[in-house]
Amino acid sequence: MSLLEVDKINTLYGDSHVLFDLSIRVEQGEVVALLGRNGAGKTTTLRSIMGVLSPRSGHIRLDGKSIEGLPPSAIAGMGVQLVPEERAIFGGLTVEENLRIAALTAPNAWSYDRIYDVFPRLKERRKSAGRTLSGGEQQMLAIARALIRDARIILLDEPFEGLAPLIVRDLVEVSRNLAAEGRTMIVVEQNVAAALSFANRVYGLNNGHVVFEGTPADLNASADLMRDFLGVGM
Ligand SMILES: Nc1ncnc2c1ncn2[C@@H]1O[C@H](COP(=O)(O)OP(=O)(O)OP(=O)(O)O)[C@@H](O)[C@H]1O
Repeated sequence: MSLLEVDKINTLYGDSHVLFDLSIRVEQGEVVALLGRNGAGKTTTLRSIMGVLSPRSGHIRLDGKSIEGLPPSAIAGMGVQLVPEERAIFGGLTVEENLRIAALTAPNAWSYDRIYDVFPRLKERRKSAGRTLSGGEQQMLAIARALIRDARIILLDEPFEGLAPLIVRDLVEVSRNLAAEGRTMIVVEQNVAAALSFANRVYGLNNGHVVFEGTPADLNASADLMRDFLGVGM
């Protein structure tokens, strides 16, 4: 049984049908990349998993139990943690206060030291207000808030967006280490090379449909897929 199974969901915004019988699965310890052009439906897929949007039909199962239709707070309580594109950290609170709030309702919260082992930079900045952090530090904090809750599965929405190449390199390194430790993640990313460097499996989305499923090596070998559905190498 897969840890997470999205089974033929159809998700709409009002009358606008965005996801069509979309199915993906994520195994325990796996990093799955969702790739596709702007508007392909990647963020909508994450929002559907998180319960921010309710699919009109289809099922979403965590450990085999249906979670579609549950509120986001209940789904978060089951260990599914969304790291949204806008990061949504509290600018007026310090790094440590942001972490404390995230840990509050988590039964198996990590210690700060465990978080700082993953992100030494956050230890240096622990007394700094969120709003004074660089983009890369904010992204580290956003991921750290999911980790401190001992997330079973982390949904990363465009974690590298708007960050300088050197910062992306550091975050890719952290992501690789988390993957190597067996953390389960779904990563949505426009930076295809960065995502493929730590994903085990890839789904390609186009117009709300899954158009590809395979390994990063399979995708890299297909110039047509890269060009037609991801716009890479044009
Ligand atoms: N709040 C909304 N109301 C109506 N339509 C929306 C809304 N959010 C997204 N859409 C539409 O749903 C489709 C899928 O959007 P989605 O954000 O899931 O794509 P994406 O693959 O994540 O792309 P991006 O990289 O641009 O975020 C697009 O056509 C988009 O215009």
